[in-house]
Amino acid sequence: MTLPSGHPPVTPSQVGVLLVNLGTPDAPEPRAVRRYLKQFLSDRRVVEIPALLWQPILRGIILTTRPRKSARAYAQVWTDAGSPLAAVTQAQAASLQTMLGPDIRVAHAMRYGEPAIGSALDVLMSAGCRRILVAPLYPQYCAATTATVVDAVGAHLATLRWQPTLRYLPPYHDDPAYIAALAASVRAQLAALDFAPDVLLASFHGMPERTLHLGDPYHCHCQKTARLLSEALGRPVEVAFQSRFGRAKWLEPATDARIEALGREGKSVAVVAPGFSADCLETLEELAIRGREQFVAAGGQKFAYLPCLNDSGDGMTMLENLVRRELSGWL
Ligand SMILES: C=CC1=C(C)c2cc3[nH]c(cc4nc(cc5[nH]c(cc1n2)c(C)c5CCC(=O)O)C(CCC(=O)O)=C4C)c(C)c3C=C
Ligand SMILES: [Fe+2]
Ligand SMILES: [Fe+2]
Repeated sequence: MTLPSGHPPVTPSQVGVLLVNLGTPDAPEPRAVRRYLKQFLSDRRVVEIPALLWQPILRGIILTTRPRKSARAYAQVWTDAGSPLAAVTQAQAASLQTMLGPDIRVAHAMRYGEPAIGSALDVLMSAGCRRILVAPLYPQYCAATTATVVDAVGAHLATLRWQPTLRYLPPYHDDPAYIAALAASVRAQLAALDFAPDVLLASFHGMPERTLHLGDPYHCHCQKTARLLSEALGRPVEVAFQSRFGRAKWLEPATDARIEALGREGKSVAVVAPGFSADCLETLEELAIRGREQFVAAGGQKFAYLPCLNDSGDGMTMLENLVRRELSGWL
């Protein structure tokens, strides 16, 4: 009997891994940024204001002003390989594929923009993957990041007759492999500086404070990562939250306010961003460029931004360990 056209291959069954990050515009231009922001900021998990109220604000104000400003920021960090977040995520997937070998198929996707989660799942299934591990690359769980990946996967699965079997990589904010990779990376980068910073500032992406009171574990996950990193390094690690958006009260202290105060106090500072698995606009422009400018304008002299784990040896070994552990029983 021949299979109907469009039927996925029945053999051989392969295991797939789908790395997912937030997403980024296709170009550092207002039109592309607008398209990206429209999809991102229309997600009800990201902006938890009733759509009837929020959509007019989004379309009438935010999407008419922010894309131009954000495009200028993107242009400052854009690379020959595209947006840093896209380039790094792609490099992580390629490197993980090499580490895991041909029996496991690795793909990557972006929650907003391209490659979309649905098309990446289709690619894995066409390659024969009936079991797929979805790995949202957010160490700290947050409804606005982790949960929305699961929503998008579920929305795609809802369109399929023959669904794959799924597993999800749990949040890894306190996983010894993650803490060890972070500590090794920070230790090596501090040793390469020409100064010993008075303060090591761990800057996490902010969230509306309300989400903490509603039970989102994100704030606690960030605090625990910083405490474990501090214990591993044997030195204090200060926590701050960056990238405030909108008028609501966000988690505090704010990174920009702390950087400015430390500059005023004449302290030397190294900033690390443990919540980002890849360097992106929020780290390269907001911390490494703007953060340094704010620090110097406040009178500070010695400032360093320490890059994320990205596709470094430390970062990839961690990812391989996390993924292999979740795949046990499937191979
Ligand atoms: C790592 C965790 C992240 C959380 C939590 C998060 C929450 C969150 N973000 C916004 C608004 C924006 N974020 C933007 C960029 C951005 N955010 C994250 C990660 C988290 N966001 C990343 C990795 C990036 C970088 C993307 C890139 O292309 O490099 C932006 C877009 C840029 C800009 O215009 O400033 C917005 C807007 C909200 C509202 C929110 C939680 C409620
Ligand atoms: Fe964000
Ligand atoms: Fe930002």
